[in-house]
Amino acid sequence: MSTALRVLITGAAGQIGYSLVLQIAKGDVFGRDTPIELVLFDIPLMTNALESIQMELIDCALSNLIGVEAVTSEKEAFTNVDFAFLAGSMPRKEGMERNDLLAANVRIFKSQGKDLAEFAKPTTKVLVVSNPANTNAFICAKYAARKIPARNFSALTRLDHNRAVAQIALKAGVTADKVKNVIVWGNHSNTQFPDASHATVTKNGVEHKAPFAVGDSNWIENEFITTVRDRGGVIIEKRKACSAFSAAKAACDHMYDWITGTPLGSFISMSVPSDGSYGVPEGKIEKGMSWTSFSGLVFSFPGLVFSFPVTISDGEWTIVKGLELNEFAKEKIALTIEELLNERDEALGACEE
Ligand SMILES: NC(=O)c1ccc[n+]([C@@H]2O[C@H](COP(=O)([O-])OP(=O)(O)OC[C@H]3O[C@@H](n4cnc5c(N)ncnc54)[C@H](O)[C@@H]3O)[C@@H](O)[C@H]2O)c1
Ligand SMILES: O=C(O)C[C@H](O)C(=O)O
Repeated sequence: MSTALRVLITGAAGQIGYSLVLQIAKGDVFGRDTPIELVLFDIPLMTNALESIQMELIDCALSNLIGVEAVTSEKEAFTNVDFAFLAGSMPRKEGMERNDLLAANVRIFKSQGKDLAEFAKPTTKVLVVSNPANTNAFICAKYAARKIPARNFSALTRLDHNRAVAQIALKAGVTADKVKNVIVWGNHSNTQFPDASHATVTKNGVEHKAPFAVGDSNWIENEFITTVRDRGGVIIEKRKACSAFSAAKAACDHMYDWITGTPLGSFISMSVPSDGSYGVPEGKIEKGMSWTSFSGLVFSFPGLVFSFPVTISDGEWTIVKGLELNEFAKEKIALTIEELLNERDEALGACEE
């Protein structure tokens, strides 16, 4: 068997896919010297586009890229996968409501959760990019639970995290690497809570609390939050399409950190199944009736997939516990929990239909 890492990208013929494949192929996630096999998956209608991307990747003449497959069948796509970037989904069409989109997309993730359980390795690490990312990841984890632990599933809020870091850096007049411990709490939607109160900024060699470094606490509680929260919508308005290369770069940052870890004293934002921290509903495993035809007597329900501050070591994330939250933060977190609970219930309903 090949020792190369098998890396799946779904929606590979889409906009994010087009940026993501090159960043991964040239080593931004797994390193320039790590052999990888890329599996590009999309719907049959996109076969020509997939094949053209496969040709371009071959034409990059990358020595670590052992193979590139362009596939449109789930079995070929998910077999023996080590890492999965799930960016395939139905785009919103004219006249579609948010609920229609949620229903269509969570059904894709129900099916892909089952595919992961059937064909992928039990150690697979999964990043869901497609919106509604947190709820898609929840559904995917639920339907893969007979084989893959919920903690191997995550959703992308790293783009929001990177946006928050960049805004603080701009305001404080430093480069982005001088800002750490920003938190994006909750859903990848406009109920998210970008929180700078635990962040620090290093200026002229001295580390300061972010509110002090930017010198404007009103900005931290108002404009900072709305700028980060609304960024995706503003880009859609201007570009008539959603963020693509910044989302692909964030997906690479997310997976890179998951593999290589966070530096001592630093945390990043990652959407992961809740363990009950900060009052976010956790998962359950109970003996009883099964919820799929696969799972025998075990009832397994992941926690809400929620963006938390996490540290990572040896490929395992841990939610940072015990951060102090003021009333303002508690209120914002409660709102995003409520939205995710509603999305979860709608998604479960759509998956049962
Ligand atoms: N989490 C984030 O930070 C973030 C940021 C930007 C975009 N997004 C989301 O990422 C997703 C992809 O965005 P995009 O701009 O690349 O969209 P896109 O429409 O350009 O590409 C989506 C691709 O998915 C494919 N697809 C459709 N159904 C599929 C299925 N069942 N299986 C596999 N592939 C399927 C489509 O054919 C298309 O090629 C969207 O849901 C978007 O909202 C998330
Ligand atoms: O697709 C969207 O709604 C926005 C996108 O998720 C983004 O954050 O750029």
